[in-house]
Amino acid sequence: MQRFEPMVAVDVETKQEALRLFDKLSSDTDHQPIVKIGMELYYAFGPGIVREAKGRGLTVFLDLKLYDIPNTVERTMRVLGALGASFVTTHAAGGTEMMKAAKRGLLAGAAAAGRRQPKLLAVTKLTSIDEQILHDEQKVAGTLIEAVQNAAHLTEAAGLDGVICSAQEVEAIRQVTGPDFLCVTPGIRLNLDNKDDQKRVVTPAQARELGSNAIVVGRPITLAKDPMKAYNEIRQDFMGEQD
Ligand SMILES: O=C(O)c1cc(=O)[nH]c(=O)n1[C@@H]1O[C@H](COP(=O)(O)O)[C@@H](O)[C@H]1O
Repeated sequence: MQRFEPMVAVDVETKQEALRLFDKLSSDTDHQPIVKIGMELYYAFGPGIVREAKGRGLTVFLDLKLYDIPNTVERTMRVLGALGASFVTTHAAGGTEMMKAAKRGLLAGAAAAGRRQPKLLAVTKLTSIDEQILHDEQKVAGTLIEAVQNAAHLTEAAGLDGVICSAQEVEAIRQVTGPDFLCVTPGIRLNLDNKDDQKRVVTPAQARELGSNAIVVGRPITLAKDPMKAYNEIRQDFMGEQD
């Protein structure tokens, strides 16, 4: 099974903070750290922030979670495909037609810019959602696991590379998807008592045991007194015997 380096969600306010983290992570020359650039950084600093990360040799996960009508998503993905990110996101809730359009746009944009084909991942159910929200607010009848499983099945059928889910659902997803389908899992905490706004959380070691291909970790690293120490501890816990 393919296991990626931990994906560090660089959810910070200033460019200076982002660049400081990029510098620290890119100093780890033994591994290939992955930085996740999300809406906060991208909306503030635009494509230049992707170039800053790539210029330091970092692998970029561009997490903008596109969710709109197929035509809009396809055209926007074409723009994003040119940026050279290795992973890009959309929402499975947009439906298979939208996901197929997303993939078409992304691959066309990457090809036109002479970039390698990025992997496209779809969010199943945000890890800040639990069964109560699913039933009481979203009026979804089945279990959360069933909703995530269905989203993963549709994502694979649309030709995407994988999903974003909680590691808690990976085993169920593996029952309905092929062996190469990726499960990328945020909601990671070393201390499960400190969930912040997350609902479905596991430790890095649990994510490994449950079969995650990659973990996404933000605040446990960005808010740590020593972010590199936290990164290395989480990395060791997730990569386990692979190191
Ligand atoms: O797409 C994502 O990366 C994502 C999906 C999801 O369901 N839950 C989720 O937390 N994320 C992202 O993962 C990161 C988690 O951050 P922390 O909770 O600080 O570790 C954030 O950047 C979220 O945007």
